[in-house]
Amino acid sequence: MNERIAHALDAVTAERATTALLSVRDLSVRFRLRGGRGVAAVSDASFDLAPGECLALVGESGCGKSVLASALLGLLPANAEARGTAWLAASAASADAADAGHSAVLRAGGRPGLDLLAADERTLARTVRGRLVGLVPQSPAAHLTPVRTVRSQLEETVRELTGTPRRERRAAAEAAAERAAFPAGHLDRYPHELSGGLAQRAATALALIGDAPLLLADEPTTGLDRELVDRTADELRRHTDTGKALLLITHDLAAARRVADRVAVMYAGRIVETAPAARFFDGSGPRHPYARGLLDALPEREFTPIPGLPPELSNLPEGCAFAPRCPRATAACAVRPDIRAQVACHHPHGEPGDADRA
Ligand SMILES: Nc1ncnc2c1ncn2[C@@H]1O[C@H](COP(=O)(O)OP(=O)(O)OP(=O)(O)O)[C@@H](O)[C@H]1O
Repeated sequence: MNERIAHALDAVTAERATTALLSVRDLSVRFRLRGGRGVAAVSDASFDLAPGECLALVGESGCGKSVLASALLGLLPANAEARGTAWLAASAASADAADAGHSAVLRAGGRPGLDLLAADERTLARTVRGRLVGLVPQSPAAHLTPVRTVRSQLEETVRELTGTPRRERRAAAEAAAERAAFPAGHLDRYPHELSGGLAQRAATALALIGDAPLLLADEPTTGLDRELVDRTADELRRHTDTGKALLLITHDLAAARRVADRVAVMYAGRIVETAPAARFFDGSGPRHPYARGLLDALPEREFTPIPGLPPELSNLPEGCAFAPRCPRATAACAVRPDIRAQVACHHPHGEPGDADRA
């Protein structure tokens, strides 16, 4: 890629940051383990998310996707340390939060909002979770209250987040269930009476109630058959079409293709490429060799798995973490590549003269 194109892409990134609802910069999460060891679950992740936009965060199991989402909601366990900033813009940060004078509500260069990583627990619990940031959790069974029916949990959430009067709550809860394709006939069941797919849909219904400007959906299609995957994906897309932002964390590249405007690919705790979904899935394709490998591994494509395994996050190499599995690796890859023009690779696809350019 020539310098002019690289600069133009960097300018697009800067422009995106000024209009973003969420701007994450250099987010890193380390877990402290016994014996002084550590796990670098997320390293220097940066991305922006605009109102009405869906960013799909994809990557193999264990690469740090859920930890990143937990960091944004202040839900990390006690042995975690998070660094960086995650700025939620004022259009999302409600006037209530600002009026309450919470310590986390700041102004940066005249832009009101709050840094989710610096927010105190009170702000997160009262202002952020459910209201400003909705979460479709990865483990819905653990998220649902075991001793209450789905209906009762939906009605309670409707009351708490929307202030709907008592007589209208039943209808509002049923409408929420319908939006997430949760069957009305199962509303009076307890969580342990639900299949994994139904629990997933109940959790999605709960997450949509607050109509939060930002939704984090962590594997929202796990356990669903293809038809329901498509239905859930379409509901999430409708959510963004009303101006909401969606961070979709998924293994399911078909669901990502259906919903996402942009794709961020994570490998060993780092975002290694961010690309428009149209180019990533249907155009010239990803530029990072790992991202190419993910697509080539799909049964409907080449069905060729990426050889080898990801590195241990407790023992990351100095250089490019993908190099040991990469067909393009050279001696240069002993030095970790910076993100440049939205890809962190010394030998990305699509360079001038690249024989593999699609
Ligand atoms: N409390 C913890 N203590 C130590 N390590 C942890 C802890 N929680 C998560 N990790 C580690 O952080 C890494 C990233 O986990 P994460 O759940 O974010 O992966 P993921 O990409 O979401 O994968 P999956 O889709 O399988 O959940 C993993 O190596 C995991 O073992």
